[in-house]
Amino acid sequence: MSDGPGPIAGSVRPGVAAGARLVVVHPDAGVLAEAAAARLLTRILDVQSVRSPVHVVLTGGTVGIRTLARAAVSPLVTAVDWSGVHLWWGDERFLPDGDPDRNETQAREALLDALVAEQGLPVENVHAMPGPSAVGSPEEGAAAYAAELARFAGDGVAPAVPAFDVLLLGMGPDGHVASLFPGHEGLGATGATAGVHHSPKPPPERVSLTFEAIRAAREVWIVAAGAEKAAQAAAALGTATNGVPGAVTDVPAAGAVGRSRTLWLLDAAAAGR
Ligand SMILES: O=C(O)[C@H](O)[C@@H](O)[C@H](O)[C@H](O)COP(=O)(O)O
Repeated sequence: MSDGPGPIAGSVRPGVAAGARLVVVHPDAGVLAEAAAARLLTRILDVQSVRSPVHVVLTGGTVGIRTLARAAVSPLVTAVDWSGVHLWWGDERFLPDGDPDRNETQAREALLDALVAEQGLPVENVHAMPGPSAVGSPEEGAAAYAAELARFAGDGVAPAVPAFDVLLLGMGPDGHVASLFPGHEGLGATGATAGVHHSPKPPPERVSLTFEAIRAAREVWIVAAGAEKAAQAAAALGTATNGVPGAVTDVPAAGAVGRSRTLWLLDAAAAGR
């Protein structure tokens, strides 16, 4: 009998911080990506019925990109008014423009190029994190992105970021989200963005939103698939952080909570089933 974490029940439980938390478990990674894509498009439609613009933060990683690819082929994609949507990133690998390993490159290929070409997404609404083609260091990239975020922030908001309607995050097997890794100095970064070095997940240099910026989101959605995520998903869901950054040193994903709601979208393997 394994003494590992027990299976995660898909249930609505009180949030550990500001908002409610919901765990939804799907049979496999393919269904998870399909469901996350439909949920994302539907959420954008719902938000557009009450306000504009809509701000969505994208993530890298296999599940994150697969979700975008499924959105690209969904009939719902034509229902969204993309002229009122702004797309951001939670983190970016500090690589030259067009590098196939950039989260931006993969997102453009999966969905964004089609949205610009066919669905009226303005090119200026795609806010990529700068890399070495534009700045000299991850810190410069972080500062430039913080300035871009501030352009869309409400007055007096700290950190100066838009009220993200949906902030998507993948989760690594070590519990990292964005480029915020266990025991890493980026965990305690303040402000909106941080330059990251010595990332345990290659490439070593990155730009990332901070937990302060992540927690400014109305909804945070963590999408994770695979048995290698089960231990950290269970640890994160069992960790009450109440928004205390230090509490997430070992399990960064525990600190990724939204102001209104935190969604954990898992496949059965990541839920320990
Ligand atoms: O730049 C990155 O690599 C991602 O932003 C990273 O945070 C990713 O989302 C997780 O590592 C999960 O990746 P997988 O879904 O591929 O496991």
